Amino acid sequence: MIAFHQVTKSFPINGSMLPIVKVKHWTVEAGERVALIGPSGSGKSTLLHLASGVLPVDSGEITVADHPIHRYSEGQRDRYRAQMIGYIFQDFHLISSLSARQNVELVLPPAWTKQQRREEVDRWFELVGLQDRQKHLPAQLSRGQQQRVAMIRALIGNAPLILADEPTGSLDWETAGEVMSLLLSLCESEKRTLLTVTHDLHLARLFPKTVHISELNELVRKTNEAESSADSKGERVG
Ligand SMILES: Nc1ncnc2c1ncn2[C@@H]1O[C@H](COP(=O)(O)OP(=O)(O)OP(=O)(O)O)[C@@H](O)[C@H]1O
Repeated sequence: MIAFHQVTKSFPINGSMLPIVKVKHWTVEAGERVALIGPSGSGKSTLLHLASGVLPVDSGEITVADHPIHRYSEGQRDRYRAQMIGYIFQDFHLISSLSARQNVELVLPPAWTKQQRREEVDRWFELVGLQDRQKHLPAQLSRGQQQRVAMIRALIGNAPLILADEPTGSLDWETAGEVMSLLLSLCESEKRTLLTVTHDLHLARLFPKTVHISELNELVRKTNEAESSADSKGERVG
């Protein structure tokens, strides 16, 4: 589903380019549900942005399904994202003046018939247990309920790849567990590939597969090796 090959990405920081991502080879198979864990600032969100085509690579190749997105123009990456990616954010990104149902209706494929739109929206609100909350504004919903609406929005258009960046990061631990379990079971039953960034090791354990970013990103590995060697000498790096 996702294949990274010799991918690098740097950002301009204090006037020079600082390398953030250097991934030799990484694949996620279709239908896998993977938690990506690792320290703050290690490039996890950047990896998601590269996979979603929000950011272009500096060098290397990223192929998602049949899309060689490293070769795509910005416009092609926008179309790829609309067709292939459902994105879930930590802070939901719902429009506050629209009801839960209207927030979902905004993203429905234009080709769907009126009946298909009605039936699919009803089905998804039922799947996440919010059938009686469709007319509520986001502010009238709990944070866990808001994230369920955001999950519908990511999943309803049949995007095969769901990318989630700390999707439970602003929820209390009990709600976080419920929401993450729901996301996992929906992706399994709807046959989507799921890649989730999380800081929370307890939540990562819910996933069939967990990847630490140091297994992927050479730059993180070098930093960790430097830190552990410094630690063994009783020093700290950086
Ligand atoms: N657009 C950008 N311009 C400059 N630097 C950036 C940009 N995006 C990310 N960075 C830097 O790249 C590094 C990795 O950021 P990233 O958000 O990918 O890390 P992360 O592992 O997701 O961190 P966290 O867990 O704290 O969200 C950080 O040092 C960050 O400041």
